[in-house]
Amino acid sequence: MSTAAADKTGGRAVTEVAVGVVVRADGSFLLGQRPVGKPYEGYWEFPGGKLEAGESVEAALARELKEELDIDMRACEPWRTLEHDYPHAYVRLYFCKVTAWDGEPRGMEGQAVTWQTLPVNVAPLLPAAQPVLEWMLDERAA
Ligand SMILES: Nc1nc2c([nH]c(=O)n2[C@@H]2O[C@H](COP(=O)(O)OP(=O)(O)OP(=O)(O)O)[C@@H](O)[C@H]2O)c(=O)[nH]1
Repeated sequence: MSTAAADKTGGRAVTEVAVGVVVRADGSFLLGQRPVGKPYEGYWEFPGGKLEAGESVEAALARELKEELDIDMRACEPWRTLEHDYPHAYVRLYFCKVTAWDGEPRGMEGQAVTWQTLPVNVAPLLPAAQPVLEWMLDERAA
């Protein structure tokens, strides 16, 4: 690891996370509420989770969407990457747009899920989910 990388992460391993921006044809997108017992419980986030050893972003996302929402991902397009320094972890988030899937999303871990449009009417969002809303606004304006 380079010195710069070590400085940025405070010497911690980088936690890699695959995150899905699940978008319907009408532009609405899915948010889920973090279950009790996880860091930032009750905060709203885009569905996803940590990569397992040797797993690709796409495979991790498909697995997480099945586990969390009981949907089968059919189309996924890498979008943006963001790093965030939380007290509990230094995370690198790989955001992907998910535009096709089979099944109707439901909270398989007891979490609430909601289809949203901009501006969202739920709060609070995870700190590193907030920029996604700005990216979507930018795209809409372009
Ligand atoms: N899924 C998701 N995680 C996010 C977002 N933004 C963000 O900072 N994260 C961070 O990414 C990490 C994802 O971890 P997680 O706890 O959801 O993953 P997981 O389901 O694999 O966890 P577990 O198996 O340990 O329970 C957390 O540190 C979380 O705070 C987001 O929009 N969606």
